[in-house]
Amino acid sequence: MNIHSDKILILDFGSQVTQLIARRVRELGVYCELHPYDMSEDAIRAFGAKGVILSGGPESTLEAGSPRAPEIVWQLGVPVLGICYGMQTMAMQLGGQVSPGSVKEFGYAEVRARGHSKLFDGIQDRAGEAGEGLLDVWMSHGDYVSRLPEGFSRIGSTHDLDYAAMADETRGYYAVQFHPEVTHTTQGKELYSRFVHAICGCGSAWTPHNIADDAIARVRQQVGDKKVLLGLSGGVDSSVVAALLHKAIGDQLTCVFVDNGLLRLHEGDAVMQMFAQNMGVKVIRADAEALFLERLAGVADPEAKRKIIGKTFIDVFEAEATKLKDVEFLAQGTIYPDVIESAGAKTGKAHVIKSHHNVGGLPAHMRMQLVEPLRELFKDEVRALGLELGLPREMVFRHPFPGPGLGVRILGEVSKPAADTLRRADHIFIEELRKAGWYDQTSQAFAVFLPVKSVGVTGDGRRYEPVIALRAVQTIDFMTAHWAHLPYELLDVCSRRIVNEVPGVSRVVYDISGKPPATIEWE
Ligand SMILES: Nc1ncnc2c1ncn2[C@@H]1O[C@H](COP(=O)(O)OP(=O)(O)OP(=O)(O)O)[C@@H](O)[C@H]1O
Ligand SMILES: O=c1[nH]c(=O)c2[nH+]cn([C@@H]3O[C@H](COP(=O)(O)O)[C@@H](O)[C@H]3O)c2[nH]1
Ligand SMILES: NC(=O)CC[C@H](N)C(=O)O
Ligand SMILES: [Mg+2]
Repeated sequence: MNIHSDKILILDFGSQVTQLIARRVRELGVYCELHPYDMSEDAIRAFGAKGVILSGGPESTLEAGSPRAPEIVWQLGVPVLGICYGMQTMAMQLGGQVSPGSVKEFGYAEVRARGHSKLFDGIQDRAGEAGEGLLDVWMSHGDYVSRLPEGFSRIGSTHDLDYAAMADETRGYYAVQFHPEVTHTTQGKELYSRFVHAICGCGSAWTPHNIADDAIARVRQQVGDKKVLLGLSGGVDSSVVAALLHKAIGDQLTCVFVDNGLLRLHEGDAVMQMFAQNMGVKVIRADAEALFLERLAGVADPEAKRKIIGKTFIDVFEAEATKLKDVEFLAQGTIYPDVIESAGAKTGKAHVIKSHHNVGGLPAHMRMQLVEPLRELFKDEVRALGLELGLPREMVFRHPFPGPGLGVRILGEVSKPAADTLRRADHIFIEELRKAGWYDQTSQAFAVFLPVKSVGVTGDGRRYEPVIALRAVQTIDFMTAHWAHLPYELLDVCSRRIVNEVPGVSRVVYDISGKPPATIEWE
């Protein structure tokens, strides 16, 4: 089975929600890739899409020099779906007209299906007076299509908009002014299904089972009988890579787990038990606590700490790699958002808020070839693959844990006593979250060690000791986040347990900052 034979190309005009288009299409069992709208004609031809989707975007087609779909898109002979800006540029390029709206339209709208179209066939939220389909959708636009191109007819309208959707069924061109990729458009997924399955004729081969089979086959082909090294953190991505490679190449895989002294309580033992003992994976535990703490001693600046930790990871990793003979491949847990974001980062002028360390960045001078079996997958697909490969649920659905670990959760200077205190407080917080059923309702939760002392009183004695902050956030993509509205009772239990059970903590506070303006980690 070739899971890549039926695939959709998404050309990105810069909408905030373009990634969601890809997620929806993948959820329907169809492989797709996201590329910038100015992808070269040769690359578009070579891609071999069964259909093309043009995303929304922030610009106006009425501005000189605004983006257009490459002409080749209209010559491929495959269906095309335009979303918002994608609809507007489709109209412009094929001979219709776009006009500036007098008001911008954001949020809910009701679309009335007009005539019959393959796109809306069989989908509606309810029926209108004449039995026509009505759809609840989400809009976000200023411009609108004011004249249809030759060959098109209108297939949907709203109270304010004559052409909320248009189609040229003969050529297989469809377009909607609203955003079917957001969940507020309740029939959005069905609408994408109409496009990718009914109109483009794609099958549904992109499933966790087939993804696993395919990834295993590809790894075997790439690696042959050579040896592979993997940095295993116990986090979701590297754990799924470990399970996959173990299945694909068994003994040819060696993992290096670096205990940098900045891990969660019992993390090292848990990783060894899970992978080395239960699964029979070869794991080397590199005990580097002393080295990390020594290099971090006296350093308080967050960026300086991140750089030291990143560099030390590389040193430890390289030392382990040279001990193993003839390793030719280095495996990494690079996932699809990393690929998309680093492509964006190359062209963008974004500020560096913090240098996200990635042991991933290390191999340039190690002369090893990369094995990146998760490169095409979104996080939810990585998790589904992990379950498919037999990893336990609690491992697959754990909160992410940053490479620098407690190093960026102990504010200022890092020390072993601070790390020990923080580990214990963090453990209590996570344990209580799980007990209360809140772990799965938060995306990331942890404790932070604040090196400010405050006065407390216990058993009639005075305490003058550091503060622990608790942080729990809810987010989809970790780019923005809300603080979690944890129940007071839960916070109360955590606070009391931490002050009572962890020596050296005078009080506990809860972080109620969103991202932005704060970031998720404190450093
Ligand atoms: N303690 C560690 N020992 C060995 N490798 C590590 C360690 N910490 C991080 N790495 C490497 O750095 C990579 C990036 O870390 P990152 O935290 O982004 O991913 P992850 O730990 O696999 O997953 P998650 O995002 O769920 O934490 C990991 O995939 C792993 O290869
Ligand atoms: O592997 C990592 N190496 C890092 O250096 C790093 N810094 C932050 N994070 C994680 O990234 C997400 C967003 O965090 P921030 O809002 O703090 O930037 C959150 O999930 C953070 O835990 C890191 N992960
Ligand atoms: N969301 C969009 O794609 C918006 C398209 C265009 N920028 C407009 O305002 O009409
Ligand atoms: Mg991690």
